[in-house]
This record gives sequence, C-alpha cells and structure tokens, in this order.
Amino acid sequence: MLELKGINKSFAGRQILRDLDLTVADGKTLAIVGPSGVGKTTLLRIIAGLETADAGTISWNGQQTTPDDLRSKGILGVVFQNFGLFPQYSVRRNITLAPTLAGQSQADANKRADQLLSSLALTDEAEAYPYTLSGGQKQRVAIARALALNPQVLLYDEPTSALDPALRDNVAELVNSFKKQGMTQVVITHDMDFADQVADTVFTMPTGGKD
Ligand SMILES: Nc1ncnc2c1ncn2[C@@H]1O[C@H](COP(=O)(O)OP(=O)(O)OP(=O)(O)O)[C@@H](O)[C@H]1O
Repeated sequence: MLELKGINKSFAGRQILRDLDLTVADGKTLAIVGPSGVGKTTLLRIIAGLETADAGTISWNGQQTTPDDLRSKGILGVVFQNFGLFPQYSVRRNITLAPTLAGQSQADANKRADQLLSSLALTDEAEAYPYTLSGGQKQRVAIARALALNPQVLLYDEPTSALDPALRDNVAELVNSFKKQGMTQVVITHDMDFADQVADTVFTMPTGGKD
C-alpha cells in the first residue's frame, strides 16, 4: 500500500498542496481528478520524485520511503503525459534502456521488451523510431516502458489528453486489463468519463491549497 501523509508544496510562496493525505490501495485503480491548476501534476511529480515536497511523508507497505527509492527499486513506473520517449532510440531500446541501466543483461531486457510489445500489439514497431508512431502507439510504448521494470504501482499523468477521443477506450481497456493482473494504478486525469471507466476510487483534489 502506498500512503502519502501531510504533503505540502508551494511555488514562489503560493501554496499548491496543503496537508494532503492520500492512500492507494493494492490492486485498485485510483483516479485523481480536479480542475486545471489545482496541483494534480505537481502531486504526480512529487510521487515520482521529480519534485520535492516541502513537508510530508511517503510510505510503502507501512515503511517510510522516498520517491527515489520507489523508482530505483522498480516499485513505481510512470507513464508521462507527453509519453517522454527518447527520440534517438528505437521502440525496443526505449523499453530496454532502464532495465539494462539497472543491471539486466541486454538479452533478458530484449526478451521482456518483446513480450510487452506483443501484449500491447506493437511487435511490428519494435525497430521503429518514436516519430514514426501514431499517438496511440506512442502511448502504448510509454506504458510498455513503464512496465519493463515490473512495477507494483503504475502512475499515469493525463493518459488520454494527447489522444484522439476514440483511443480513450483503448487506454481504459488496458488499464482495466492491468488491474485484472493485480496492478495498483494511479491515474491523473481531468476526464471524468475516463475516470468512471477505470477507477475504483476517485480522489478529487482539494482546491483549498491555493491562497
Ligand atoms: N515549477 C513550477 N514553478 C512555479 N509554479 C509551478 C510549477 N509547477 C507548477 N506550478 C504551478 O502550480 C499550480 C499547479 O500546477 P499543476 O500543473 O500541478 O496543476 P494541474 O492540476 O496538473 O493542472 P492541469 O490539469 O492544467 O495540468 C499551477 O498554478 C502552476 O502554475
């Protein structure tokens, strides 16, 4: 179980998050919703270790931890809003880069990447470069990359915002299929229909943080 307690964050003296508590139950999908500017991405960046909270704690299975630890141990995988793919690398290399940097052999990383590519209907794109892919394909590569380290929690930032509306249902199907496999997922979204399709629990960001 991932737990955040008393998270505070200000930018230039303006408080965005105030004493925010959040619990992500194992095997469930939590949607974090709220209007633009309320601090959803800031919260995700704090969980992912890309931003530092001014105060508050993060625990994993009851033990206090740090976002860096969660990511370096491969507990947490993040799917970024604009996919964050490395343009200079093939799809397969995008997926194997983190595992090989973490010490896996290239052969093992390739094997896992090929399994993921197959399960996400991307086998034919393995050698392609990101710029040649459609939005939906880029999204699935970003998901494959986040899954490559076998995370226990998958975090998505606005997974439908860069997609054609018709592709939203595909992403919802994927999220729901990962749930069936036992994955814990956190989805940041302003798309309430998408939240309804995937979420066990919807957490509405409090707007009280802003001065
Ligand atoms: N690095 C930063 N420096 C200064 N202000 C920032 C920084 N990052 C975010 N903010 C401010 O914090 C507030 C919350 O931003 P955030 O991106 O977290 O909101 P959001 O809820 O994700 O919005 P959206 O749905 O539009 O993406 C905004 O007012 C934003 O301008």
